[in-house]
Amino acid sequence: MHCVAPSSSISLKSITAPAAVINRPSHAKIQCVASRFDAAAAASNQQLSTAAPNTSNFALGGIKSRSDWQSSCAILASKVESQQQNADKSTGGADKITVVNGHTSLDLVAINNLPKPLTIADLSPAPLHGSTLRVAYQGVPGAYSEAAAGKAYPNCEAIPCDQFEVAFQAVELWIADRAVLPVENSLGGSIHRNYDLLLRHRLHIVGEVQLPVHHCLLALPGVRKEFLNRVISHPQALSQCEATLTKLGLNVTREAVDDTAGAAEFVAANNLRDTAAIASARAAELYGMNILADGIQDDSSNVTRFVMLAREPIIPRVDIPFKTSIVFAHEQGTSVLFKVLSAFAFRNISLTKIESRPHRNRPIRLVGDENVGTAKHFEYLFYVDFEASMADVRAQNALAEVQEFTSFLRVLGSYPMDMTPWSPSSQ
Ligand SMILES: O=C(O)C(=O)C[C@]1(C(=O)O)C=C[C@@H](O)C=C1
Repeated sequence: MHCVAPSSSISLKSITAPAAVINRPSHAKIQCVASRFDAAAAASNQQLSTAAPNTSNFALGGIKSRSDWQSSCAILASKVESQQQNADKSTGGADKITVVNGHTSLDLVAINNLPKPLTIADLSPAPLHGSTLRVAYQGVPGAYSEAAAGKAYPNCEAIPCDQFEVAFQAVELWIADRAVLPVENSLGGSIHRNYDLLLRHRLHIVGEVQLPVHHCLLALPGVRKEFLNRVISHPQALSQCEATLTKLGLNVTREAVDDTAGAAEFVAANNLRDTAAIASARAAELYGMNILADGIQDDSSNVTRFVMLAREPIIPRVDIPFKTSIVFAHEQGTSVLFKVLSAFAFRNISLTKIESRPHRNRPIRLVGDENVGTAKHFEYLFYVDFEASMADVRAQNALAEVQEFTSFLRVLGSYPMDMTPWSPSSQ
């Protein structure tokens, strides 16, 4: 996996692109994004984009990718123009061919120089042929999300983003081909922010990876536990180590920051000798920190589940274990939830996850006089993962039934299950 240096991490401010590139209906957050590439975006984009095509590839036979194709067209066009100017000079333009409808054609191009027609492969969304898959993740190098990106796509170019939302946008704006984002942890539970973002954005879940998460307590070289009065990390990491921090007898305040590796980077950059970070051993190595305590997660089998997101869904299969993620909302009444769940139960489809989130658009509704006693109630969205592929007729029938009971239903993705066995890791 190739890593992009922390300084090039993408931020919301720097993600700006022509509005026309946004391939989905606009929503509030995206609308505030400026409709041009600003200097920062141009700089990071330059760093993130694949290397400029070698000019030798511009020979028409050497076209390997869409970008080569576009460059070839540009070069061909300028060649035609200059040849035409030369020809015009020598012949006064008399050798032009007039076609039947009266329009004048270009000069004839030698037959072996004709551009090849675009094929379906040239239009395939991602990865571009011959180029590395670009995978957006939240955090800086050394974050667990970077490790998850490497597990999901071993030879990818991992692109750090400063917020989850930026990782979504990076894919939507074609700066990245995929995003890899955490959705739940065995100790800390669901990462709700990403559930909300899955709904707000139009990306598809195309895979999942489970990553054993092994936390270390990091401090600057020479710093001992007794010197510490603060521990900083990602809120999930702090909660995953809560009991162990207490057991270590540290008299510290705990502060949340954007990501684990970012915490290590912050301590190192500011030479903080009273502050430790909870992060990975890789972060210790990257930012020149010492490991004061190793494996400080409260449970040795601490694991985080990440999903891979893409602009296009994958074609579901039935020959390997698949999972499908859906989100639905229903009008009032608890019996609907029971009916939905039974649609799966009757077909022997196992659910692996159910999560409810308050419905953001209509969060609270006052109940009328006839229902005296209940002041307010919330409306909910339900996220369900089940063990079946959308190519499986049982899943199709179950969803057809669910659709009847619900006012809103969306399939977030149907994707291969991560079946890799894992054990308490030393990562
Ligand atoms: O901060 C990181 O290193 C992350 O990759 C984020 C994150 C998370 O959001 O849950 C990922 C895995 C761990 O559970 C802790 C933190």
